[in-house]
Amino acid sequence: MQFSQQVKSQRCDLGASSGVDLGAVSWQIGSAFLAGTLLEVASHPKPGLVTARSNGSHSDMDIKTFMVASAAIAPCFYQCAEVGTRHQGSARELLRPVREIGCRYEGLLLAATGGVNTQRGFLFSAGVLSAAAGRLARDRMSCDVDRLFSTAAAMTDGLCARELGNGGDREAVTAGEWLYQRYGVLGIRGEVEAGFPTVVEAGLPALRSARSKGASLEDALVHTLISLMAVCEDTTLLWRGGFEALDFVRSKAREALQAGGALTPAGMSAIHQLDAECITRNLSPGGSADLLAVTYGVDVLVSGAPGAGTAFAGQPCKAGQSPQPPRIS
Ligand SMILES: CC(C)(COP(=O)(O)OP(=O)(O)OC[C@H]1O[C@@H](n2cnc3c(N)ncnc32)[C@H](O[C@H]2O[C@H](COP(=O)(O)OP(=O)(O)OP(=O)(O)O)[C@@H](O)[C@H]2O)[C@@H]1O)[C@@H](O)C(=O)NCCC(=O)NCCS
Ligand SMILES: Nc1ncnc2[nH]cnc12
Repeated sequence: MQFSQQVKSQRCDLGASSGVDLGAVSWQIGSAFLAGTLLEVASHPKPGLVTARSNGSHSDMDIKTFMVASAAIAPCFYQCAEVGTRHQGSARELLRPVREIGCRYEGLLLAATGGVNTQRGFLFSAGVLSAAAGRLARDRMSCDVDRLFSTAAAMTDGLCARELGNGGDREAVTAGEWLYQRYGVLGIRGEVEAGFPTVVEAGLPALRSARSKGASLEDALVHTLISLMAVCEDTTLLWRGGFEALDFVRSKAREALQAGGALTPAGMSAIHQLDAECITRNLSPGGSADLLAVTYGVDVLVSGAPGAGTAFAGQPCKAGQSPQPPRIS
């Protein structure tokens, strides 16, 4: 079976068993994605990106910026999941209330960071996915990759045409709109509307393969990021350096993977080298970083792996026991 097929076959009964408290499930969903973004930014090395030990190619943000931003947006994922557990309309109709929540928290994110755009793409992706997971729990359906991403795709069906295609004749407001008009790329909207193909085909297989080989969580996350960078059409790279920058980063990421990625000394050396080159060129694959955080959160949800400190609602911890958070070292 193709590895990506194996990925799709894993599932977890978020709310499938009867009598599960959907409020608790919403917290569990939100916690999975919060863990994803916190573990993403903490991991090191990440070419051009902020880590616990480097500001990467950013003069306007560091790990503390991400901490306050994550604290500001954390409730968003719980609220989006909770809306998903209650919403009675179609998946497509679910996007509107989720978008209202997301836009409110985008404002809170920017207020928390003094206007710095740390995680807009992740806020959008994880908000949609949290609502999608909540909807599956409402229907007592087990949460697997296929159902989760197809629900997200159904929620955002037509989004690119509505927000990018028809907007072609008006002045671009955001980076994504400008890049669509300039290069025809769809950015995060295209990734979500297509059902997160980059996460299915690159992110989840890389994370699970690295963990199965005994890599530490941090090395597995770095390895997953490089796997995402090798294929992601990252508009933050396009924004900063056009297709020359995007092609450079993707080819260097592929070279690092051929040397073993974060799982071998040669591969890790190539990753450190790419980090230095991204900083020299002021390049930052923020889109791939977002997808890394999404990959981790989805893995926690569908495989039942304990997220950082979260327990699955369906498996209450015994008194005195606490879930073992994943080793980051
Ligand atoms: C729906 C929106 C989020 C779309 O926003 P926009 O029109 O701007 O579209 P994009 O620019 O295409 O994407 C926005 C961010 O998404 C990330 N991203 C880009 N490409 C991809 C991809 N292929 N896959 C996944 N994610 C992608 C990326 O975000 C990350 O990078 C940012 C940090 O990098 P940096 O270079 O520092 O960015 P800037 O500060 O902007 O540039 P500089 O000035 O520093 O050079 C950071 O955002 C990361 O997250 C793209 O930036 C939006 O329009 C929207 O509607 N938002 C409201 C929220 C919402 O709808 N929520 C609903 C559910 S809650
Ligand atoms: N670690 C990171 N550094 C820079 N931009 C990001 N966007 C999301 N995560 C990021």
